[in-house]
Amino acid sequence: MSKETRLREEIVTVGRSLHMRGLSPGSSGNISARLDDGWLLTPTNACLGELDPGDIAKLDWEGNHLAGKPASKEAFLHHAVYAGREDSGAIVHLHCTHSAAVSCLDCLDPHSALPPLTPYFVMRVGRLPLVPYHRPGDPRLGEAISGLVGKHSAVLLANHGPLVSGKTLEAAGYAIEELEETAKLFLLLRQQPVRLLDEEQIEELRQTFGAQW
Ligand SMILES: O=C(CO)COP(=O)(O)O
Ligand SMILES: [Zn+2]
Repeated sequence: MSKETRLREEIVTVGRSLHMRGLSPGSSGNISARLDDGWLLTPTNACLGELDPGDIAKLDWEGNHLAGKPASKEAFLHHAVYAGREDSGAIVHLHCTHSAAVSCLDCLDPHSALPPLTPYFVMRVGRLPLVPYHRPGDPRLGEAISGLVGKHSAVLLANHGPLVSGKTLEAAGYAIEELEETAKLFLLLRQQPVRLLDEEQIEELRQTFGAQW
């Protein structure tokens, strides 16, 4: 099986799994994966739970559409991440409830929207910058994140949702789920005094797991 065929099927499988578990409501969210001769991106206005492998758009690095249905309106956003992170093999963007809720809060640190609550958040997601609000599909969103993606594998789009890259689609999927769970914990704990991981504990995660914090 070719790499492209395998990745088309993997995007369908991951999309269905995310949708079935309530992480991609309606036709929100999009998934992409890097190929040797371009990249794959889910079609615009598609439900991630009902993708067809042959419908997934194939694009080149100049933005030309090579195959499949018309690509997601967030193509430039995914493109900015691939351009800024050579090691990224796949990207997942969702409107998952708790992360989207956090993205609407007025009190966030724009350099670190969620605190270091758990080791897996620090290891899989790392420090999470908040990207100022732009409407979905606004090309300025690509410009807004291009300065961040070199240092961060995940960003939170204000009043919108998270965008996470990984070396593989599996890694990007695990990371965005970890982010969503951390957002849920953050909201659950908002009225409680919280003990965060301290600098020594974070340093141990850097040394042991290469955590980007
Ligand atoms: O999440 C989305 C917009 O931010 C969905 O848009 P698309 O349907 O064009 O992928
Ligand atoms: Zn979106």
